[in-house]
Amino acid sequence: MNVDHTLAAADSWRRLPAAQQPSWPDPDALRAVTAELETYPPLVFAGECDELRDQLAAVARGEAFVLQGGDCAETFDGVSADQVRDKLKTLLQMSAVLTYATAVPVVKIGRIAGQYSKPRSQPTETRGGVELPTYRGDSVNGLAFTAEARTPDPERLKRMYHSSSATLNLIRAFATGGYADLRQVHEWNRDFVAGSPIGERYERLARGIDDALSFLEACGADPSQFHSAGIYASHEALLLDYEAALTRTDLRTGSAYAVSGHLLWIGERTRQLDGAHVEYASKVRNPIAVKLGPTTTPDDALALIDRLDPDREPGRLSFIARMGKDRILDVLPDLVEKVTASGAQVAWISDPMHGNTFTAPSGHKTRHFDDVLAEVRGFFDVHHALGTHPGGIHIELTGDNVTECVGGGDEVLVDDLHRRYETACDPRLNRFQSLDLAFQVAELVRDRPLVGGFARQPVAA
Ligand SMILES: O=C[C@H](O)[C@H](O)COP(=O)(O)O
Ligand SMILES: C=C(OP(=O)(O)O)C(=O)O
Repeated sequence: MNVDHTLAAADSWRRLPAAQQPSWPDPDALRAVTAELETYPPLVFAGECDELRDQLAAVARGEAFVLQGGDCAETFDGVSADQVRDKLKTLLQMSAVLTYATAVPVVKIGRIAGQYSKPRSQPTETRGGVELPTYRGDSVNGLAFTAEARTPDPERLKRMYHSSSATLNLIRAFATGGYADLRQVHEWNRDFVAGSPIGERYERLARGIDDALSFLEACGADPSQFHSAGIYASHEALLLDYEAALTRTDLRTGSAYAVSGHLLWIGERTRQLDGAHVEYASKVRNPIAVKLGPTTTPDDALALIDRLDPDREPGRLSFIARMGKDRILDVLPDLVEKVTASGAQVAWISDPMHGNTFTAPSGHKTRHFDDVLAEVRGFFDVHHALGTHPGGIHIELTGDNVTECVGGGDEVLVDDLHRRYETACDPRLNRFQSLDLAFQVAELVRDRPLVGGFARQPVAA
């Protein structure tokens, strides 16, 4: 089927209902901002998006694994070299462990350089009898609970662009400037294993990576091959006025691409088949992901494939399952089975964060590390039972030692939550919990080798 991927066609979403859009108080001000954004240079290039689509095609075929992670909500204040570096460091460390364990390439995708907009359950928030618009991300309004901060301001869309641009600049520099060197990354993991209360458990895996690196060097492998890393940027394509202003024609092909990020995803709250988000995503050539919550039916999934991947092009569409640890075993098997039977080759990714949130007695919104792990385990179990590929994990994380999620090897207790609860929206795994998760996923893979990976001897003692 031929989809019209021209820039003119990419505007068709405007005729449809768009969920979760801010009530901008001044439509003229919004139009002035989007007109200005239309003149800005692209943040990413179409060729890079194609490259990611090819890598995701390998995931869909069972030959690669995705690690997608980053903040729930990036903030403008969080655009600093230290914060971006520490997030990348965490992703790179997790990726080294996962590459070794899965024995397939790990496609590294940040929730980064554009993750500034949040869908919310409620349009307003009430505190002490005062009702104000809910915080919808730094791209829309401020977190402070004042009428001024909470009023949507389209000027923020320009700050979103510039913050994304500065972040991408740092990512490109860190990824290619030696910071991502595999030896270096492995040294950090060694420090983690040595300094972690449960490090012993991972000692054997770390030694295995040491041996593999020494073996490669002894064989004369070119060390420069391991000196840099490809890192892609992704975010939820929520604010369609922003996305539309950053949609451009690729001169090579004449097709429209979102140039705000390499991969865009559609959230659980905006994946309506007759809604504007699916329509917009159907018209751009970027790789697209859709979050699938516990109410998703196989018919929903098949209809999304028809809308977003009518040509059944591996790498074009990824499904990010976020069912919750109690629902994953009930809901996911039927979806995977029917999608597989349809002949579509999507990449399946597990988001074990969004279905496992609860409010602690202190009032903090949190998640338990064990619940996160339980959902990932369920995801692997389902794919193992069906002989399909568990294609990756999607994690809300930060490189800082925050106390937002409870549990983990270096246990964060409910009573610790107040110490460093810094997220602007949902709770993130801290650096330690993120690395712990990567090692635990490595152990899951040991027990359930990937279809396309090499059989490997046990990685944990
Ligand atoms: O990150 C996801 C959503 O934006 C978030 O879970 C919404 O949270 P809320 O239910 O507090 O609005
Ligand atoms: C809002 C998000 O997720 P979901 O759509 O799955 O709720 C998110 O990932 O930020």
